[in-house]
Amino acid sequence: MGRCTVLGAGSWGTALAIVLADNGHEVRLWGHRADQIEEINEKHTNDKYLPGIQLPDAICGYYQLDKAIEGMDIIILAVPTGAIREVLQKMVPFLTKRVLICHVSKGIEPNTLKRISEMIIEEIPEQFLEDVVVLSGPSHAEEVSKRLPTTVTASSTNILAAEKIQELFNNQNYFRVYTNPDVIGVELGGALKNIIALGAGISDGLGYGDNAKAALITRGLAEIARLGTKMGANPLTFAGLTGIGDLVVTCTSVHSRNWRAGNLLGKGHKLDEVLKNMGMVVEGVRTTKAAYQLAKRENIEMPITNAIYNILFNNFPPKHAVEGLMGRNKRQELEDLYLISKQSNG
Ligand SMILES: NC(=O)C1=CN([C@@H]2O[C@H](COP(=O)(O)OP(=O)(O)OC[C@H]3O[C@@H](n4cnc5c(N)ncnc54)[C@H](OP(=O)(O)O)[C@@H]3O)[C@@H](O)[C@H]2O)C=CC1
Ligand SMILES: O=C(CO)COP(=O)(O)O
Repeated sequence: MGRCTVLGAGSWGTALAIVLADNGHEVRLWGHRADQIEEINEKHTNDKYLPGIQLPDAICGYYQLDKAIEGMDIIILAVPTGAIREVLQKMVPFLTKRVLICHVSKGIEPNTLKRISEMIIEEIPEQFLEDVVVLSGPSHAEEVSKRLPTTVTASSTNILAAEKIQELFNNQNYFRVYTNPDVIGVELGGALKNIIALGAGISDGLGYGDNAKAALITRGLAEIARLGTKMGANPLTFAGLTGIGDLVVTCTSVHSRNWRAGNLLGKGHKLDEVLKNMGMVVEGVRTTKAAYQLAKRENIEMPITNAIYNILFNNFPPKHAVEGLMGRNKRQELEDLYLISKQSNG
């Protein structure tokens, strides 16, 4: 039995705590709002984030961070990307031994352009960090909390650490965990798909059809793989669960907050208003900024990301952005694949 603390009592942290409790582990769930933790401990619900779901009694809610991590071996970091550094910095003074940190968030930090595993390595002193693992894949919290079949991938530069997290979370009834040693590819696939999901939502909001969505998913994957490969990812990772798998689920599911936000933007709502009403994190907005900066730094063409950036931050009407994409210079479809195979062959 593992002893683990989930930091972040939102939709995903709570859904993962359910998996861990179902697997018989000791699970502490930390949240920064006392009223929510009281609800988790007394009613065994988390109604704002997972309405209608009864939590296993074994999940213990904690409001104080020091108590939540005291004596624990594994920490699951499940706060939005924008809160990662703050939570890590708050946690450091309370660490007394080495911990394995598994993060489950999907984003890239604007300006520093760091992936989450890089932020963890920067913030946690070496003597307290056993290893870093990322758990990612096509996995809406709403479905996992109902114990519907789901597959994800655990990735670490240390395969033994990835296997430890695989063992911790794998549940033969509904939660199947693979491993993959390509941390860069797994983290980038999970983060960048949110930009394309915003685009898919915008497309649906504009009243475009399935052809447009298929185009966004396919050409979106091409630009994700182009950037990812340049940054050192294994191109094959983008054909897996954390690439095309997560892209499909996020672009086509009504559960996706990124798709829903995009849908409202496509219908003419303003970004501020959309984010205010969502009540949950829409990671794709910050990640669009980061990816736009990364594409410039790496000198990689990312036309869909550019179009979404212009809609979000330069007030481009969505229809004009689509016209811009359709009117680009004519191309050979498989140019990316040639480039990727050239790069991977050195
Ligand atoms: N939901 C999903 O299906 C999945 C989500 N993810 C990823 O997981 C990460 C978390 O997302 P998710 O749980 O969905 O987000 P939610 O918006 O559902 O919940 C976010 C949680 O983090 C808390 N939080 C925000 N800022 C802080 C802070 N500074 N300190 C402490 N707690 C904070 C929020 O608290 P408060 O209630 O006070 O706002 C809330 O409990 C994201 O990166 C997302 O992409 C990955 C796979 C699936
Ligand atoms: O990452 C997710 C599913 O795999 C959740 O996507 P959203 O953040 O768009 O809801």
